[in-house]
Amino acid sequence: MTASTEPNGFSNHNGSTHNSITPLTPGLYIPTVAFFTSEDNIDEATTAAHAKRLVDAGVTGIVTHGSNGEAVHLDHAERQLINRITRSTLDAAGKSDMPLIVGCGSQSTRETIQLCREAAESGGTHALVLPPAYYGSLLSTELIMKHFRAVAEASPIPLLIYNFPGACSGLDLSSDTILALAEHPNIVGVKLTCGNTGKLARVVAGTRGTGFRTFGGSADFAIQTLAVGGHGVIAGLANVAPKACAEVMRLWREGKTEEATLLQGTVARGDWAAIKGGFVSVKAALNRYYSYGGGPRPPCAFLEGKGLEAQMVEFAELIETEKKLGTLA
Ligand SMILES: N[C@@H](CC=O)C(=O)O
Repeated sequence: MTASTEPNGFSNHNGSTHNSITPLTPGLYIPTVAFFTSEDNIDEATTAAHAKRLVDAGVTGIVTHGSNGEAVHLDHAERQLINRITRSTLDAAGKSDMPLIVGCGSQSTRETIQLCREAAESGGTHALVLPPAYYGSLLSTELIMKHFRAVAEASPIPLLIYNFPGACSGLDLSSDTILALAEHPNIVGVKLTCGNTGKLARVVAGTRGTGFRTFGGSADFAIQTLAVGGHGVIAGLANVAPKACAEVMRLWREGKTEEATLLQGTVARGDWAAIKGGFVSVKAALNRYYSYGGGPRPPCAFLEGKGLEAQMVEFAELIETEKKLGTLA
């Protein structure tokens, strides 16, 4: 890798071969859910209050428009509004150096670049980019790499690759592809929601010393991520249990492996509810256990009756644990 290339005038910091105006500190990143009023507009007050609650819980960074954030239900103006509210909430809390990663994946290279530019204009520090998958059967690995590199060249903010086969019709980027893309100085990290910890270990090993960040893409494999040198997790479950998710990593880093493993079990059981029920279940848990959240945008809808009760019971153990934890530094 070379440290000299500087697309769009961005300089490489900290002797790293990767662009990073706002450093991506290792830790817990939370892809926030989106909030709507009863008139189906963005609920600005709750967007701000939720971000503040997560900051107060001690998170490392926030992600807007991830899979939990209903990005595909939002128009461009709504996305920017949420970014602006989140950014100003972080700034008002004295966290102007906190990363704000913005989901920017789209089906065309053109619109993905546009989303990256709008993310930067509205306070985002990094863009999280899913591979385009709608025409996946027509796209070779070569074309997908061309897409990421073109976006990286044009984006004013650095990119993280988002590998989530479940949201991309099974399209699963290999460690070879990710490592090849990681050579671009404006591609600075990856979120691996594929859950493939072998791939995670290969990406960490192949990017060691470059500043590239490899994040586990769900709370249920935080320890596994850290054990192979990964840099933390970007975890939707942390909308409802930020302290427990952060605590697993703290315990592990402090060498309290038995305690960490026990808590990881509780977190993984809670995450199973969130994985099966997706962002809708996370919102339902926010409503049930924190008395805010509102509903998902149609056509998505909460479960009802016994189905909803069973889903909430699956979160209960984790929420009880969360409520016993104090504020984390
Ligand atoms: N389980 C994932 C879903 C999307 O990546 C998460 O926790 O964010």
